[in-house]
Amino acid sequence: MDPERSTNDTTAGLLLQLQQASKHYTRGGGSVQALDQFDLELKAGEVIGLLGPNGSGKTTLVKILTGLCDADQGELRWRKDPARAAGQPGPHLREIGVLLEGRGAAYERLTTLENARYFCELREQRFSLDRCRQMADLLGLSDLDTPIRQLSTGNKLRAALIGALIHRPALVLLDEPTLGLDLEGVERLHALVHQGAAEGQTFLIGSHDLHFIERLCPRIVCIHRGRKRFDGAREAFVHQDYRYRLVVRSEQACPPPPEWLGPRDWQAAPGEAGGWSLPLRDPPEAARLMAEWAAWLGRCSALQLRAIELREHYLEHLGLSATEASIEGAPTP
Ligand SMILES: Nc1ncnc2c1ncn2[C@@H]1O[C@H](COP(=O)(O)OP(=O)(O)OP(=O)(O)O)[C@@H](O)[C@H]1O
Repeated sequence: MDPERSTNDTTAGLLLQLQQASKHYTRGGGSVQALDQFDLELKAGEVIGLLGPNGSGKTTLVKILTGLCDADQGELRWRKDPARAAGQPGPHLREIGVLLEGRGAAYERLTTLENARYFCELREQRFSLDRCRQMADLLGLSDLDTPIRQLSTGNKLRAALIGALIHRPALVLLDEPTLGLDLEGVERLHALVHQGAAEGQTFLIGSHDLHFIERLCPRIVCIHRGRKRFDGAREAFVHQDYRYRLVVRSEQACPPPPEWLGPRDWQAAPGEAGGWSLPLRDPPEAARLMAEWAAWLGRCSALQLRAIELREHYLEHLGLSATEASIEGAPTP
């Protein structure tokens, strides 16, 4: 047996390693710590969900992994070797596909096909029309010959996904890939990721859509104020109690929920004039309660209901405060 690949070798299949990466930006005369001693290891074929509130550092992390910005300190390794040589990003960039902030790098005047061919050849890979058509079929994009600028928002995203994946990258970084996608598009994106992972591609997917990430990603990384706060199996993440909060908002005092909804931990909703909130474990339970409760509240004639919402609540269960979650607009002098 190859001693390099013994069962104790935790680096087997290791694609990328980021060690102790920190990044700050200068803004308004102050400094914003966007990433703080961040470690990350990605292996071939993994599908990882990257969760975190606005301004937590997700895009900065993706930019560092793609060489679009430099970390102030820390090391990036690609297949165990340093990813930079002589200060320049290395050839590993050809093996990466990226979608940033829900957008690809598509040229608006070119068609989906022309963009795909261009980006494939830019990465020095042979362009395959068959692969391009297969990807378009999988994503539900029927027209490859219309300039990008004439496509709908969802189809622009589909075209961008083709451009990002056409060269069969070993690592695919998708930042907000569901922005502007309809439900069918989201399902098709699932299929695309599943197929890629089955072929050995690694996906790191940053999103605010907790449900999308939970369904798709066996591993979840959570970032908060530039620091890694959770990195583990979806099951460990999902089984944290009460990740959602059902909130009723009304103009005036809302009657307490009726007993027949079951003995539950209802709480007066903080910051609401007459609302109630209930911590919940999973969306189906929330949907059922929401429907029953809404029907009952609808019969309370004097009540002016403003909204019934299902809020994601996972940060609190990682011991983090949602209200302090964003580092946006909070530069430290
Ligand atoms: N070019 C920049 N100059 C100054 N500050 C920046 C710059 N880019 C990002 N930041 C700040 O760094 C922090 C992290 O931003 P980043 O975009 O990485 O977060 P994010 O998790 O991707 O946010 P979102 O979910 O809103 O996209 C934020 O406070 C942001 O304002």
